[in-house]
Amino acid sequence: MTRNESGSAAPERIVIATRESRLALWQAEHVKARLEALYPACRVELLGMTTRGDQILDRPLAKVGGKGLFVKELETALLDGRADIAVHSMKDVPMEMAEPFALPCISARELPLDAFVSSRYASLDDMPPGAVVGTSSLRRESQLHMSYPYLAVTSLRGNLDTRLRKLDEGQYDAIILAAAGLKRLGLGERIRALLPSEVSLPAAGQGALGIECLADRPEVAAWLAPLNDPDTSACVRAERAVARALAGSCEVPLGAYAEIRAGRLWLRGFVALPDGSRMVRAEREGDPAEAEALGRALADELRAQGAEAILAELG
Ligand SMILES: NCc1[nH]cc(CCC(=O)O)c1CC(=O)O
Repeated sequence: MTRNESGSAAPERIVIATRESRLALWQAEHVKARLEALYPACRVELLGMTTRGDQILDRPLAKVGGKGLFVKELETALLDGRADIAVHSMKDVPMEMAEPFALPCISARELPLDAFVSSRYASLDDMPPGAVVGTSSLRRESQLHMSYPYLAVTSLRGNLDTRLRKLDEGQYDAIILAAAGLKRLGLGERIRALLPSEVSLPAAGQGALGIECLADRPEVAAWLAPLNDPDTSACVRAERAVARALAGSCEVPLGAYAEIRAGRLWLRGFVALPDGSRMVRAEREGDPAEAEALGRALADELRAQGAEAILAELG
């Protein structure tokens, strides 16, 4: 039997549960290719599934149950033993994981910023008053209102291809999407401008892939260990700690974004009302080894500045 670096037996077969959107399939194929390179004798297979989040397309996510909609079916496949791992955009993974599940691996992050996509305008700064920007995220909406109060922000749902089609049909003058998703799908040329983090602070986990397995399968976690990126993992754990401490499971206009600079973790966060009329921001720097404590401390600071009142108003 062959042994990998962590001493556990090399896998013979790994089944990856994945959503069937083009982005999810790209992400699962990406992890498949990396696992095949690590374990040449291993058969890596995809198990494609449709989730509730993919089916409900006519209502804003915040109104239909939030992020959990995208992972539940995949987790059921892990519990049933139909799959060994599930690949997720970390942005779509609920802040609280249920007992039997673990996220042992977060791979190196792509461009984490939001992107401006339009065929009419080169950037948000070029848009005239009343021009229509589509986004389905309360985080993007609140920040757009804050920096560009004269633009009209309207709801936009669907997977990436659907959103781009709605833009191309003329329903919007511009839309905001995660740059990472566009680049993964080979649509990087649709990006007219990147929104700096000062204008649109990314969501917790944006641009990072996470791999989930059952907590009681340490051998699976060991197979995944070489794909884990310690810097990205520290950043995303800090970001998720902010979101967990403030929002729990409800949908709130909240951003949390961390970067490693000169070996230190620099974390920023905000909470706002969707219309941008109120916003509190904070930032903090510390040891990446204390990522989650930093996230909680940042959440406390946001609370001290009035986040509680904003959250209360959101109900
Ligand atoms: N909410 C859906 C979603 N989940 C992950 C990404 C993009 C890729 C990523 O952030 O890893 C997107 C699309 C978007 O927000 O434009």
